[in-house]
Amino acid sequence: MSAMRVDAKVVMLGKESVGKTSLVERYVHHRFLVGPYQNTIGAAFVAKPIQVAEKVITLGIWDTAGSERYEAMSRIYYRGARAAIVCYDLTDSSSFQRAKFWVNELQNCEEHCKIYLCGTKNDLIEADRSLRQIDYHDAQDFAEEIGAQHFETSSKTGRNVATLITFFLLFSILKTRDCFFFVSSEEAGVDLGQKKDSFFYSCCHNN
Ligand SMILES: Nc1nc2c(ncn2[C@@H]2O[C@H](COP(=O)(O)OP(=O)(O)OP(=O)(O)O)[C@@H](O)[C@H]2O)c(=O)[nH]1
Repeated sequence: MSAMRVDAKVVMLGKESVGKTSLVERYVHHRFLVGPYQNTIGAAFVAKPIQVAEKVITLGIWDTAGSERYEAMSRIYYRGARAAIVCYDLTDSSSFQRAKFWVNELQNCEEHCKIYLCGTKNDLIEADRSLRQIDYHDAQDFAEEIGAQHFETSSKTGRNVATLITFFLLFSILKTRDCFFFVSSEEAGVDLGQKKDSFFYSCCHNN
């Protein structure tokens, strides 16, 4: 059996239950699993091939376990990662502290790894604004301080998941405008419409 070629390693990090596995499920399989929460044990791997113009780029995504019990193991998975999606739950302030812990780790141990800060479960905030525990601007300020991109996503509705993760991830990996031509707005759950050019501009100036 031949080994699979992975063009870029991506690692998911964050406190347990912030929604890392759900983000991967939404992004890779376009679904949101309901039912009892099952924590990840160790880590899970999924390969995501993406057609970009003439090329196929394969992202190898490592979904790590958020429980502190697996902290040492998670370090193995971010080694050599091109990008890290550091997640926090918008309704859980302690998860933001944990995200800061992972950012610090990455900055000290994996300085070339591009960091994406992701506030999850945006649908809960949309339904009830009083649930928000991390102010958007505080998270944005932190992201700017560490030179990271920042998103608020919902794996339940799909909001921002495919478009932003794919655009930013691939743009930072490929550094090409080609990545704009493969994500349909339907898949993305959001229509960038007229915003595409300003979005591209912000990509250019943040990578
Ligand atoms: N409403 C809502 N719930 C979500 C969302 N994402 C995840 N959840 C729920 O949050 C719980 C934890 O989600 P997971 O994706 O398993 O979290 P995880 O970060 O992978 O957890 P660990 O494996 O323990 O590290 C599950 O009950 C999910 O259904 C979201 O976008 N919206």
